[in-house]
Amino acid sequence: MFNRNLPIGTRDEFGSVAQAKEKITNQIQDYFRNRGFQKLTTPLLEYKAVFSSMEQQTYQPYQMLDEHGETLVLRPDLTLPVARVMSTTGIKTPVKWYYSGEVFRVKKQLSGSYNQRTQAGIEIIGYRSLKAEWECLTAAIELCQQLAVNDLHVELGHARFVNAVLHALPLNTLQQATLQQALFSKNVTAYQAVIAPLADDPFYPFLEIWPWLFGDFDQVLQQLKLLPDLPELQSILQELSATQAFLQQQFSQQSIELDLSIESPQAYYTGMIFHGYNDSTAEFLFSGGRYDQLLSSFQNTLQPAVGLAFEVDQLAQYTAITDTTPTTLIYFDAASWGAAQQTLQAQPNSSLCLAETKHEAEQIARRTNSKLIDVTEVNP
Ligand SMILES: N[C@@H](Cc1c[nH]c[nH+]1)C(=O)O
Repeated sequence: MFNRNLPIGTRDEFGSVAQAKEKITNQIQDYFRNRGFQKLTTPLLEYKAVFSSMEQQTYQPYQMLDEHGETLVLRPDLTLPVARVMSTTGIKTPVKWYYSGEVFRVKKQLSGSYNQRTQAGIEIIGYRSLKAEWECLTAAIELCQQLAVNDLHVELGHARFVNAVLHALPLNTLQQATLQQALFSKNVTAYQAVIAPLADDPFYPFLEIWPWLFGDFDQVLQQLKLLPDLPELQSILQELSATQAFLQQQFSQQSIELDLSIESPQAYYTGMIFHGYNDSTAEFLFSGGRYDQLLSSFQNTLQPAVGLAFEVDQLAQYTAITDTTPTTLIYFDAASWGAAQQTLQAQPNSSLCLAETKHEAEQIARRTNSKLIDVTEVNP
């Protein structure tokens, strides 16, 4: 029998939700166009190989076969298709793209989140400087302000931090993996069991507090004084501190946090990572980071790149939409078409009633609680 249910994890959108999402997507895209970014559109379907640098532990892509038996996926990410575009076209860098679209991530059942989500984002390709991260963060904060997200927390992190510490410890690969797993899952018992034999290591005072190393930027930075002096760690901390100083100067009211104990949201990040959240949404409002190696996996040249994506579904919760459901219906006939058009322009929340007879129009007006204007009487 014909199945009228929606596939798991999908939904129909109409009314204020659909309007809020349209408004936000337009606002984000207008903002970036005005900042000199260029629009890029990529297809919903891609070859599966495009996404091979994404770890898919928490979700799977929707898959299908094309007519030659090649595996296609509904794109689970919008950054990797941009990398593919850069490698298959001769587009010169630096370049700044903006885009919006749907991404599809099949979540574990009962996770409560949707498998189809709308993102609007940017990719800045060809700039090595921290200024690229700063442009992303400036845009993210300014747009959240415009969208009236007033309790925004911006959290910074670094994709190389965890590995830099793990490699400095006298542990074999398996022990490193166990420690990382315990840290990311905040499994304190397992974590303490792995660090116990390291009590004499110079990293031990730091290891004791590592799982709790997140929160207010300055407080976390203070605790990082426990770290032994390693050039790789120092350069990571310098980047983060310079970014915090920049943000404080530009947005003195903005709360900035630091988290050096979380898993990178995307496996392809190689540098600073950042996201925004607030206390009332379970998911990030935006998320991004630097991914300098990604383009080299598609082509033979290394390209520095930074980007971020806004989660339009999450932001939609903040957007107040004035109801535009028509409250006035305009009844007309062939001779009064012009008058009907004029009334439509002049009356807010109005719509043409396409009923054949006046009687039918009156019935529709009653059913939809609308006022009926009859322009055949104005222009008989
Ligand atoms: N594609 C990333 C966000 C991003 C855009 N550019 C860089 N990162 C995500 O969905 O999490």
